[in-house]
Amino acid sequence: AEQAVTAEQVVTAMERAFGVHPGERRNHIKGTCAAGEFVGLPSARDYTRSPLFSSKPLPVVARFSLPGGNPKIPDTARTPRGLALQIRLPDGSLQHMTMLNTPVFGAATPQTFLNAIVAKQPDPATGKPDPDKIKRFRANHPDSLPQTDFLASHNPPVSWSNSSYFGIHAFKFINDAHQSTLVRWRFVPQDGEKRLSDDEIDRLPPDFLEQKLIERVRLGPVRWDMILTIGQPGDPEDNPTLSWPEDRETLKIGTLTITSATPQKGAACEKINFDPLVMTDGIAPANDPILLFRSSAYAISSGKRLGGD
Ligand code: HEM
Repeated sequence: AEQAVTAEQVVTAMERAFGVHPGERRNHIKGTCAAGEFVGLPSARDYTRSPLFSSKPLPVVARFSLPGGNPKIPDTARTPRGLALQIRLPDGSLQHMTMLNTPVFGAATPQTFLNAIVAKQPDPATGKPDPDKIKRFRANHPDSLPQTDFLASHNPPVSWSNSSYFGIHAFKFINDAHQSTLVRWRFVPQDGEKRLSDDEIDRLPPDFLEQKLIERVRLGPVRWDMILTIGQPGDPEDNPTLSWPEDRETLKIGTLTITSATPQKGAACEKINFDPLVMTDGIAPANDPILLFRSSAYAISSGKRLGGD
């Protein structure tokens, strides 16, 4: 029988694939810090008793990021984009939301995630990933295909402010009456969704996202609507590679406002471990092996980098 994959193994595979950059994240190494506030709406209260949804502005530390352990990954890369939020409640408790700009993830199990890192690792002979290895990986891991298909048909965003970000996993919202509802959430940009053209992907410089966000916040606050999707009995809760049917009820339950942005070095987001299992009362993880696995991998990566490794 196959041994269960450990978080240690996955972080080690990332270090082998990308090298070690002391003090830096093993994944999502390239990023930009930002700050602002979150206002949660009482419309969420039918589903959750979380103190997030009080209509009161709550301070947010955010980090926009590109995946992988290469600090020089170009901003045009045909990969997902990340947004991590740390929202602080008046009593000091925290809510994390650590999201991607794809509605689904590329692995239903830690084994697929590990095999993807190994398959996409640059070949020492050519400096590029081996297309045959990637082909074999895809054939052996059909759970990787929904995200691959999404990325093939959706170019990366023109800016951090022109992208949606998805919580991807199913979560449980628990209300005052102790009723539990399966939900998913996403943040939809009030600036509108805008993607790079193929031509822009070919000719833009490797670094433009950070500067563009700094310039955008100088013009005024950047906002996203937090949209909740209500699951129905039978909707998958244990598989972040699967979408739910399009006709599920949705409602707006909050607004994220970003008012400042800075390079990550020395800024507030740099040292945070955006562990996705940090959540307020009234929000709980569903039975998703990827979500549960993430917490231990983030602990290893952040433990190393905060210790100077
Ligand atoms: C098996 C699955 C996954 C593993 C092993 C994994 C691993 C990691 C690791 C090690 C980090 C760096 C942590 C740190 O040093 O602070 C990271 C960062 C990140 N991951 Fe994941 N991840 C997984 C799945 C996901 C999923 C499903 C999402 C989105 C729903 C996601 C979004 C992010 C984002 C946005 C960051 C950057 C956080 C920041 O700005 O600090 N990851 N991941």
